[in-house]
Amino acid sequence: MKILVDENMPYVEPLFGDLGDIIPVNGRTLTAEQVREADVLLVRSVTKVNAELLSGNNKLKFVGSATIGTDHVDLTYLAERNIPFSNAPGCNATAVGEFAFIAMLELAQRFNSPLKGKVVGIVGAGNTGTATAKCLQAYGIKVLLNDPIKAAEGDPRSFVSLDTIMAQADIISLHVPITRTGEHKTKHLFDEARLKALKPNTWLVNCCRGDVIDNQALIKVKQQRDDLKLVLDVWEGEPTPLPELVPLAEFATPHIAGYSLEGKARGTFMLYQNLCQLLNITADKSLLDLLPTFNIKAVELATAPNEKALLQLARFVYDLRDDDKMFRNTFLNENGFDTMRKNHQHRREFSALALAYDGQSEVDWLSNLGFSGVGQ
Ligand SMILES: NC(=O)C1=CN([C@@H]2O[C@H](COP(=O)(O)OP(=O)(O)OC[C@H]3O[C@@H](n4cnc5c(N)ncnc54)[C@H](O)[C@@H]3O)[C@@H](O)[C@H]2O)C=CC1
Ligand SMILES: O=C(O)C(=O)[C@H](O)COP(=O)(O)O
Repeated sequence: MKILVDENMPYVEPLFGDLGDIIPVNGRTLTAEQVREADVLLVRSVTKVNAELLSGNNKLKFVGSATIGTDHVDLTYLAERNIPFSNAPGCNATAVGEFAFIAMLELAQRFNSPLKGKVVGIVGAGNTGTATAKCLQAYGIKVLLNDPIKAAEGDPRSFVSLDTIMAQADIISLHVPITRTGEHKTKHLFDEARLKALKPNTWLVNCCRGDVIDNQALIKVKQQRDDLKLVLDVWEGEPTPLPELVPLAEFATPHIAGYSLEGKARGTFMLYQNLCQLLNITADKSLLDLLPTFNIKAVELATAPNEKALLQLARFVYDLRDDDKMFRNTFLNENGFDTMRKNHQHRREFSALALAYDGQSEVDWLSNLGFSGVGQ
């Protein structure tokens, strides 16, 4: 069996090695010719999976995408050809939630304006929005959720309108899929008018898809409004963001909000489980065996951490400043955006770090945030 795999998908060899010949490919430049003889195709978000790519292949048994988003896949075409497909819903939701939370802590430190006491509006209350809310609520932050689709479906949480978020939130974090049609379309949901209407000193975080914000309009508005602070992980026109926009963001990264080792491993593992099910074989590998041990065994806390100390703890697992600096220095290089993504391997989730502390009840919120071993 020929298994064609995006070369940026980790843990493929230990999971799929027994199932066939693994052929790594560049997902961004993958051609129909390369795919012609594949039995299984495993992609990430940079590969457009459509008739143009697949029409020359008549033996494909499975297409998997180790991602949450499916906007790069023509699902209708796959269904018409009866090619089984699965993505990996929720695989990197914790990574995105922690990324957004850490970015907010970093902004708070940089501008000497504590996160504690602020109100955060989450637009899109699915897996990644909920993971972000979970971190914020563990830390005692008031969260407003906007998701008209979930609200209409009867989700029991409280929802507010986007206008309420615009009026009340100090920070807005975006967690919607990109959709281009329909009542709730998200393309340019934040257009020039909405960007201009952001209340003074708003922090805007985008780690869903670049074109949820009109990037040209964002440049225009930001150039006139120094009070707005931006965290941008995703960009219109990836892998070539508008060069004028990058310096306007406080934190800028190349679509790596979901790139914890745990999140990436989960993505590959979910595809492994799905393929095993399809082939009717037992999935006998374990996700835990894939992850390396974390290089810090445990951190002993003398007292419950204040916000500054919490940021220090967060930086042990992920120092966003490093990625921001590297991105600014390299994004204009040839393939700079993709090279940084390809080599990104260092990030862990809060759960990788064990905390030791005597009086457990005072720091329950740290275990709610996701850290391990609190009070042990
Ligand atoms: N930067 C990164 O590395 C990553 C980016 N993503 C992006 O984030 C998106 C969201 O991921 P999940 O939360 O896992 O998806 P999800 O499908 O679990 O949740 C998305 C939510 O957005 C809601 N929604 C749709 N249109 C809306 C609108 N107009 N206003 C408010 N809410 C709306 C939906 O009802 C749904 O509850 C993905 O589709 C993907 O594009 C996901 C993972 C990593
Ligand atoms: O899961 C998604 O959706 C994402 O946006 C991915 O985290 C993006 O990573 P790649 O699939 O492009 O490596």
